[in-house]
Parts: sequence; C-alpha cells; structure tokens
Amino acid sequence: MSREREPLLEVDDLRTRFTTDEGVVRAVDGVSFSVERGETVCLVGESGSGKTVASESITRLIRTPPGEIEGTIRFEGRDLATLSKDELTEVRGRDIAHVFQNPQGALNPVYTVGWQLIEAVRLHDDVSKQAARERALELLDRVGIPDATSRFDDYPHEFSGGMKQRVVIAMALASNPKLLIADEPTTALDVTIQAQILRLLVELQEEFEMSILLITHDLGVVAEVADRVVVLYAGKVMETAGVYDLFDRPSHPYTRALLGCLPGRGGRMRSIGGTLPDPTDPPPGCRFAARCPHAVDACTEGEQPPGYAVNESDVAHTVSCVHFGPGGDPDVVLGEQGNEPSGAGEAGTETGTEGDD
Ligand SMILES: Nc1ncnc2c1ncn2[C@@H]1O[C@H](COP(=O)(O)OP(=O)(O)OP(=O)(O)O)[C@@H](O)[C@H]1O
Ligand code: NI
Repeated sequence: MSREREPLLEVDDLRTRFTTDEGVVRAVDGVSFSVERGETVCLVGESGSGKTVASESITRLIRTPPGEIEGTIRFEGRDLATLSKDELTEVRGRDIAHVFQNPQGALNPVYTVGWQLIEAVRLHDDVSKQAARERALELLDRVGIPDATSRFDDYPHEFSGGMKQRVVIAMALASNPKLLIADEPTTALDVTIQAQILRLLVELQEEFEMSILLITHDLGVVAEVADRVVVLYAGKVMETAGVYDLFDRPSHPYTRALLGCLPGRGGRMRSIGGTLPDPTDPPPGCRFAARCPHAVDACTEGEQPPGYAVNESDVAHTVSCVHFGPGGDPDVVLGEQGNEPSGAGEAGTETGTEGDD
C-alpha cells in the first residue's frame, strides 16, 4: 500500500481502562476509526461516553497507571504504542497538536502571549529570535487577533476567552501539525464566538492541509465542520458515517435518539432518557439496549454487535445494531420512511446525565 493511500491516523481496537477503588473503568472498550489526510472527523456522544479518553489515548496523554492502554494506533504507518517516551514527545509537539476546552490551562499566566508563541515556534524550528517573532506575529494575525503587533506583549489574562482560544490555536499551529486534536474547543465560549472559532478551524485546516479530530457533544457543531462522524456510546462505536449520510439516514437507535432531541436539527444536544451503563460493569450485548426503544432479546446477549454496513452500496456507513445484521430488519429502526428519527422513549427528559469532565 502506498503511503499516500493509507490513513493519516488509524486507531484499531483501542481499549483504555482505569483501575479505581470502585473497580476497573472500561472507558474505551474496543474502538476503531481512522482519519484521512485533510479530513475532519468528529467524535460525538454524550458526556462520559469516552471521547476525551479515546483522543488522549492516541498520544498517550493518559497517565498510566491508573490508566492502561491497549490496541494499535498507527500514525503515518508508525505504531505510536511502540515509540519511546522521547519519540512520543516529539510526535506530540510536532505532528499532533492538542487544543482543549479551557484555553486558560494551555497558557502560562506569567509570560506574555508573544513570548509563549516565540517559544512554541523555536521548539520546532531552529530559527533566530527575530524570525521566530515574525512567525509568531504572523500566526497571531492569521488566527484573527486584531492588531496583533500591539497585543504581542500582553499577558493571557488581558485576552477574552475567545481570543485566548485563538492564541492557543496559534500555538498549536506553530509546529505545522499534520493532525489537530481539538477536545470541545468552543464549549466554554459564547455561542457567537463558538461559530467564529469553528469557522477559523475549517479555514486553517484547508490552508495548513491538516487533519482534524474534533471532539464534541454538539450535533450542531458536527453538521458545521465534520466530513465524517464517529458516534461513541459507553466506550463503543455505535455508528460511523459521512456527515451527510449521518444526518440523512441516521441508523443506530442511539444516533437517532441524539438527533431526536436536537430542536430543528441545529441546536444543542440535550440529554436523552436514561443513563449510561456502569463503566465498571457494562451489560452484555449492545451497551444502549436498556435505553433503546427497539431492543429485542438478541440485544442483551453476547458482545456489542460489529459495525454492519447500512447498505451494500455504502460500506463506509456502519452501524453496530442487530437490526442491521444478518436476519435483522432495519425497518424496525428506520420505520417505513426510513429516515425519520424516532427519538428514544422519553426523549427530551432532563436526566442529569450531562456532567463536567
Ligand atoms: N482518570 C480516570 N480515572 C477513572 N475513570 C476515568 C478517568 N478518566 C476518565 N474516566 C472515566 O472514563 C469514562 C469516559 O470519560 P471521558 O472523559 O472520556 O468522557 P467524554 O465522552 O469525554 O465526556 P465529556 O463530554 O463529559 O467530556 C467516564 O466514565 C469517566 O468517568
Ligand atoms: Ni470529554
């Protein structure tokens, strides 16, 4: 296989567990997905479904112990699991950049924004201080900091939340990363600012020819930026699809429930009825069965079903549901029309399943 043809990132059967006093938390339990070059993939799912743990397992930001990571993570064909600590630090600083929800945590309050950017540039590029300063200014300007020259010597606290997140994005871009992993990068910001930052990410992706792995629980964000979507639930992949197919023909009852509580398909996701299963003792069969309006006996037996192709002509759209497997009838889920999301039984009920990290 030629290098250009293989995905930039290939996650295969990722399992991340935490040993706790309450037992072993199976946060990510056999997750596979890939990110192609120049593609934006969204990891979506309710709070606690394993999005952050999955994304932080890629570059091993997870502390081990208490964590333990199994599975293969190939980046440009190299298995990241086999890299030494130093090699991994290099990949993290150069090829794969992370942007988190809270920009505060990524900036040092003691140094000016300009100084921190210069450091970020020089970490990757052995250039003169003057050249690094010019590049830092360029980056600030590119991410939309107005009058970057005069803001250069300001401290992080002198920037608004949205501007701070732009600075963090500039720092992430300093290394010209091939993959940007952004974990709820706009969740802490005002709605109007959110949209601007998302637009910025989309623009930068094209300009820098990056791939983006975007973590969000907001289907409005997914619709806006994703090329492809991976729906996670309780540490398992429930559905994978191109963004158009996901909204046009949502197939897993969980995906349909998520869409069902999206007012007018564009607002924020609310919680659906019921709660996630206990991650230390997940039930047999499909993890979503207890909340699923279409569950049958087969749903509570054996393993989570594999990802079945939704239809023969579209193998890239897969759904982990018995109704799509051999002998199953997708119409049980899709109904006669085939594309009207049914929503879960008690869709829209506030159940307090949303929480903070
Ligand atoms: N260090 C840890 N020790 C024990 N359990 C953990 C640890 N980190 C995460 N978990 C558990 O792993 C599961 C997945 O958490 P994760 O943070 O990945 O969810 P998420 O999908 O990112 O949710 P959110 O939308 O709230 O950010 C949760 O049950 C969480 O409690
Ligand atoms: Ni998270």
